[in-house]
Amino acid sequence: MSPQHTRDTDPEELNLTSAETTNNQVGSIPPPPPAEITYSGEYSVNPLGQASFGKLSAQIPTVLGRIIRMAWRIDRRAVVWLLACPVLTGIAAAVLLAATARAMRPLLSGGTVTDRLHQALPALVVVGIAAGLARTAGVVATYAERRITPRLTTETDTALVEAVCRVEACAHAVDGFSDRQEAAEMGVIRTQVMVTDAQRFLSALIRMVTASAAISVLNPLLLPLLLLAVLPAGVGAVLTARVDYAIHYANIADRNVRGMMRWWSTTPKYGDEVRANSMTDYLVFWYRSLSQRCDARTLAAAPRTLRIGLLSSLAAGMFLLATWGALAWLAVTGRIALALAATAVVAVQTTLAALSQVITNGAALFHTSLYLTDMQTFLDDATARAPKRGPLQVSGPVDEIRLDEVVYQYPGKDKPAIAGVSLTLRRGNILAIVGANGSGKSTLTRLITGIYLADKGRVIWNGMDLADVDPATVWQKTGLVPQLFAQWPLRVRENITLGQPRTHHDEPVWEAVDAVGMREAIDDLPTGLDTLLAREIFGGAELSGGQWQRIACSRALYRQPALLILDEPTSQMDPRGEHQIFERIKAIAADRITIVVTHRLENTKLADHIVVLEEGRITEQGRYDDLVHAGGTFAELLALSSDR
Ligand SMILES: Nc1ncnc2c1ncn2[C@@H]1O[C@H](COP(=O)(O)OP(=O)(O)OP(=O)(O)O)[C@@H](O)[C@H]1O
Repeated sequence: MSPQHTRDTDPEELNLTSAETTNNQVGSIPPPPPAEITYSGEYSVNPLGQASFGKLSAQIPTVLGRIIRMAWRIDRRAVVWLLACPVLTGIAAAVLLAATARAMRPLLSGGTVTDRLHQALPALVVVGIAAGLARTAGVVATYAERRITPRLTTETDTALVEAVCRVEACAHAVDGFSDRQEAAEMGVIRTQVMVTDAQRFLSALIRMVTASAAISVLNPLLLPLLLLAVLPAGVGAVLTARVDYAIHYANIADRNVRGMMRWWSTTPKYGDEVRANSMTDYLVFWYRSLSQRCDARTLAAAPRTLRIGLLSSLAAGMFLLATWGALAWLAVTGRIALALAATAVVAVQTTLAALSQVITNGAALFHTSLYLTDMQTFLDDATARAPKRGPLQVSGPVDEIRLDEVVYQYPGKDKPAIAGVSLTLRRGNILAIVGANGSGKSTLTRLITGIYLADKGRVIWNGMDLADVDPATVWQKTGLVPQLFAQWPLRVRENITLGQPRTHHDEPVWEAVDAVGMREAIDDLPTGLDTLLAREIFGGAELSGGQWQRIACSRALYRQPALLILDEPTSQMDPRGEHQIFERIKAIAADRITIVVTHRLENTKLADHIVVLEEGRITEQGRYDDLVHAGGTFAELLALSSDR
């Protein structure tokens, strides 16, 4: 996403009550509201903005087809039931109308009530059977829908998660990517109702066709009037859906930020920071402001939806009045027999109910189609952004990694984060990377591991350019402790083995635990390796910051990788833990290439080679003893670190 401009919003604009504003003040100074962000770029334009009404309505068959195809992949038999049931309902409706007409004739003729009922009985039995059949078809259709919907939702939800996990890492920096993801989430939510909507739409459509065919037979004048009675409701429903979507579209960015804020504000992981820095008032104010901004857009559209509703109801009411008037006129003037007029009343009611359902569910489908399109567009985009490198595979030991004049620039940045780095790493070597904040150290590790591909230059593993290598085979060879590592809400064992093929015994897990000195701490947990590391969940336990970092290190060591990268691996550890980790790194270094990124320059003593990065370039390199006396940046940083 590329912020076009940001603007602080006046609290009054957000209609905060004075009590709320006072509550949110620290002392007498009101907190600044969240900046308003508007976006530019290809995704900032509502795709519905220019579309015509006809074009929009024409989407319904397409979306029906798409829903059927999606459901077909989940449960073919249930789809067959779903399609058969509306047909049965339609046949039942036709039979019901025909039998009603047949029953009306004797019922409305002369004779005793018993005689009339007796004559009408066979037709009435058929009416009963047809009604029962229609009801049974409805129940079976609901059952079929329930067989499909949960799995369909899981499939689409998982597809979305997988697509995001699999994109090239650089996609996340692309204009609007995360907002498109937020929009796609709505598509997943709609999958929970879309099969029901589609099933009801189809069933109502078939009922409507059969009932209107019956009406046409009774009197051709009634049908157009009936259609006119429901058409305004249809137009109204589609226009309302369009307004709703426009609001949804305008709110995407704010909802996205609000969702993130919600997690960061409420997760206990950051609870200490929130409380001890008295952030709660401001965060709640912020959250409320974002919600009010979304509400304001919705409220601004309310008069439009009111106008649409009133006008369409007025038009529908007038046409309906005309329909009933026409029917009365036909019956009174003798143009239609009384029995047929009575049947026509039933037929008109049936058609009207079916038409209303067609309209309601058609509008819901149309609405769904908008969100499904967003979801599909995002999935297509994410698929297009999945790594497409080459077929080469890294196998066996990694003897050499070479960087040739590597350049990398983040999207939207005006200068490269890595601006021409050449370097050779050999098996058995330990490389230390040092440099100021923002000098490009983490970016360099991402390029070495192939998380990012170089814009210019090459990263070559065992003679193969990473641009031509299947990244999965590269990442099978790497173990990374990043600066910001995840604290997975999993058991201790999975926190260590995550990303590895499953093992059936714990010996290697304990080895990795011992390597980072965590055995005692894990023995103290309620159920050892089986303890769930999620304080929020009943039975879960929490580790200290340093212990979490040890777990992150043990995860990388457990992999026994050919390339081990540790980005500030001991920043939260006590000296004993730090010492133990570095001893371990030295002990296992012979079999692999090791890279340590650190600001603690003392730790670089263990390295065979040190590079100093400044603004994405290597400005100094050598061994510790050489650099200490070289009088350059390394020596300066070292002097500063001991000047207390
Ligand atoms: N995901 C990203 N998107 C855009 N720019 C980024 C991203 N990550 C880093 N940068 C930019 O790239 C430059 C180098 O960042 P990098 O994280 O590699 O620095 P570093 O040397 O590891 O810093 P530190 O010592 O603070 O960890 C910085 O200017 C930073 O703003």
